[in-house]
Amino acid sequence: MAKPISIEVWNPSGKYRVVSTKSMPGTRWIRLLTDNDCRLEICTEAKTILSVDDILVLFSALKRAGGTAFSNMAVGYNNVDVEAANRNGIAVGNTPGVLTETTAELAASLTLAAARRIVEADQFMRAGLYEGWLPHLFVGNLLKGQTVGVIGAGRIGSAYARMMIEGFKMNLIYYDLYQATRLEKFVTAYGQFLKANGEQPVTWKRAATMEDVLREADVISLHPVLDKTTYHLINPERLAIMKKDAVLVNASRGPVIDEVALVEHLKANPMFRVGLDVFEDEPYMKPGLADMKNAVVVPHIASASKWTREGMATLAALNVLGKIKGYPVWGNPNQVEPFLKESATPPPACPSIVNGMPSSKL
Ligand SMILES: NC(=O)C1=CN([C@@H]2O[C@H](COP(=O)(O)OP(=O)(O)OC[C@H]3O[C@@H](n4cnc5c(N)ncnc54)[C@H](O)[C@@H]3O)[C@@H](O)[C@H]2O)C=CC1
Ligand SMILES: O=C(O)C(=O)CO
Repeated sequence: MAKPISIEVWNPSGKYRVVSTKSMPGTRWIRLLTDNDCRLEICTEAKTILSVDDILVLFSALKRAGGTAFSNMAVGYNNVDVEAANRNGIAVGNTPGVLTETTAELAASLTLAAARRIVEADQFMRAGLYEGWLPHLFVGNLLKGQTVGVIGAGRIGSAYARMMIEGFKMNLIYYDLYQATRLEKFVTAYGQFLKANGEQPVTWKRAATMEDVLREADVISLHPVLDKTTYHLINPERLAIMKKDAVLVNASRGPVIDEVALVEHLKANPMFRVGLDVFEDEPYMKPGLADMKNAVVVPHIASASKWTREGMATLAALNVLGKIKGYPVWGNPNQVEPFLKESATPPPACPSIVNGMPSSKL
């Protein structure tokens, strides 16, 4: 017999049953549910990461139980079979916007850590190897005036681009299926500001192909969704056209990079550096990656700030609650701030439902 899983129950007599597969940060999300007649069951097992297949099983169980909604505590939902959710009449929620700046900040941190060899230098220092200042010690790359390449200039890609442009006066080249008009306007205006102050203006370019970005950029950060078009977007051929001392950052999804090919490239090109938050076979790294000094690796922490994680929990809970209440879907998933005001009652809407199922169908 399967071992029973441990759960914590809030408001046991609540009319609507909501299950959280993990304990989530903060308490507002719990309050919002229990104040609205929900019985909340939180799975307290230390490790409950659901695979795509687990979520499929969950959908049919949800349907059998008369359930109507599932929400990821994440903006990315490549782990969810949305077609299967549709077949089971289940609304799928996600948590856009609240993590945009936090994720971009981590991508910027990885960029700096890789470009300036922070982790290597830290390890060297702790190992007691420092004997005094030397002209060649941990020489890295200057970002100012270089070109930052962004692949996937959506919410996070654009926020990252702005940080690198405004912070380090980098020029921009980007590739996306859509034009990033607001980002382009920002760079133009910032360039004019710099020029008016007697400084070299920054510039932008929308690349016709991804290869143009890879060839031209000194730093490349990946921010697309993961789907069939972006799987192994960085492959051996594309690595080969990048500058030998480029910095590549990935805080999107691991399979966007062919990680085996990346390890080979890192071995062959010691001046090439990467900053990775995500991995092809999480929680594992491909063989050899952990030994590469020119790789900075962190465990999928890009959205890990207290405010952000609490906000993600709130949005995920409100997606589910909104479906229970029969609320409409919020019109603009890029502007979710009204749901995040700690002291205010959230709007009567589901913050973000990706399969846009009308409440009446559920
Ligand atoms: N590492 C982490 O903890 C986090 C990772 N993410 C990942 O970042 C992704 C992006 O998030 P947002 O910026 O909020 O989404 P978004 O939807 O605003 O941006 C994604 C962009 O990718 C572009 N895109 C799609 N297919 C493309 C292709 N073939 N080539 C180039 N561009 C393409 C889209 O047009 C869009 O502009 C999420 O889907 C998620 O996988 C998001 C948050 C945290
Ligand atoms: O939001 C996402 O997509 C994540 O990966 C976790 O923040």
